[in-house]
Amino acid sequence: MTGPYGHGDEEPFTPGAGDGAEAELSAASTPFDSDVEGALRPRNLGEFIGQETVREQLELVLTAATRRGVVPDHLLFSGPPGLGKTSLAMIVAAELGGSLRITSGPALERPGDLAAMLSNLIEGDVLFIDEIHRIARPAEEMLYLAMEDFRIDIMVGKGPGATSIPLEIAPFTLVGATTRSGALTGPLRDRFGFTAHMDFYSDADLARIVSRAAEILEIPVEPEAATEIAGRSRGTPRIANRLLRRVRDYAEVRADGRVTVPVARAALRVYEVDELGLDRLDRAVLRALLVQHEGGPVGLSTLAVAVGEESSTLEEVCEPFLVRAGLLARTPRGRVATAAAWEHLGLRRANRDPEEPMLPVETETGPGPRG
Ligand SMILES: Nc1ncnc2c1ncn2[C@@H]1O[C@H](COP(=O)(O)OP(=O)(O)OP(=O)(O)O)[C@@H](O)[C@H]1O
Repeated sequence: MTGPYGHGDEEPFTPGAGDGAEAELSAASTPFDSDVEGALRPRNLGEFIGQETVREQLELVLTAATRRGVVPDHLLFSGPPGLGKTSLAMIVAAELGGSLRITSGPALERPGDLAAMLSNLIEGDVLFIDEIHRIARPAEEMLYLAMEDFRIDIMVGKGPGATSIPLEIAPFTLVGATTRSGALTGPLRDRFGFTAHMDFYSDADLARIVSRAAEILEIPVEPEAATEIAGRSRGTPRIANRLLRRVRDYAEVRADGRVTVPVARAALRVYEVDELGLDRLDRAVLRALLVQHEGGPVGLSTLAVAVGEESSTLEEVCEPFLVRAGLLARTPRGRVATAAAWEHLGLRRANRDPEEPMLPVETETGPGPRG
């Protein structure tokens, strides 16, 4: 392991001062499993698989700014977790040859936290704010001026005697990431010069991501097995990489180390990932919806209580995939299961007798496939 990516010769990120709200990208402070996650991150746009439109647009933005010798516009990446927003931020810094400073919206509670970070930037640095929709209002207002004029106003003192001292900061590029772009305020959204919406990946792109990861981690994976893993990865590279690592465990412990289709299937059965990629929580959500609430409509918070999870987890992690897989629909009256959901869990609606409550019953084929 040689750097943040663990398998490269270069160290694209330079060290700098940090405080509690900031994470400098180094082996010591990287928030990821540095041995594996770091090793698998694409290091440049060429290595970034899929998301062709985003890649092309971003390449144009970066190349044009570099040619003009200016710092690129601020960039906003939105989309569900694990699709590569952090990886793209790292790539932006690497392509620009600047340092990457990482923080997150919830860490920027006080404007002072943000001021400390901004005043430490040097020209061409990239400031990455993950979950930027969760930034506190005072820090957000400080960000407006910083993004627009590369300036912040530091308040000195309190009450009527308080004065503000303007402080110039170095031109930088802000990269914001959000899973909920709709939660961003208008003024903040408007200050980004480029917004990319990251979409779920196709199975073909995920299979390429699995094969690339297998190569880096030196795992012998048959192409068909890569496709099998990809198909259960919910359109998400992070999940694809995670499933690959679990399948590798199984292949090494229960087989001869090679990942074939039967090995991948057997491994994923152990980890309760079914052939659509649903895990235990997804199925619990569907089951609660079907069995306890007769297929809905039911409110998200009621479902969350039924499965013992936070509403936000259901909304941000389970729901986007269940909707995309055609198993759940959002309606103004609440969440509703589709016919495919009944089928997938091997349940069917009991014929409605006006005297009887509507209950699902198990079909002859049992409780649905589990992969
Ligand atoms: N396009 C891609 N090509 C290859 N690997 C990718 C790609 N996108 C993501 N990955 C892999 O998926 C992992 C997760 O990506 P990343 O952390 O960038 O996602 P994210 O959208 O920032 O998620 P979160 O918002 O939850 O942090 C990375 O470690 C990387 O290995």
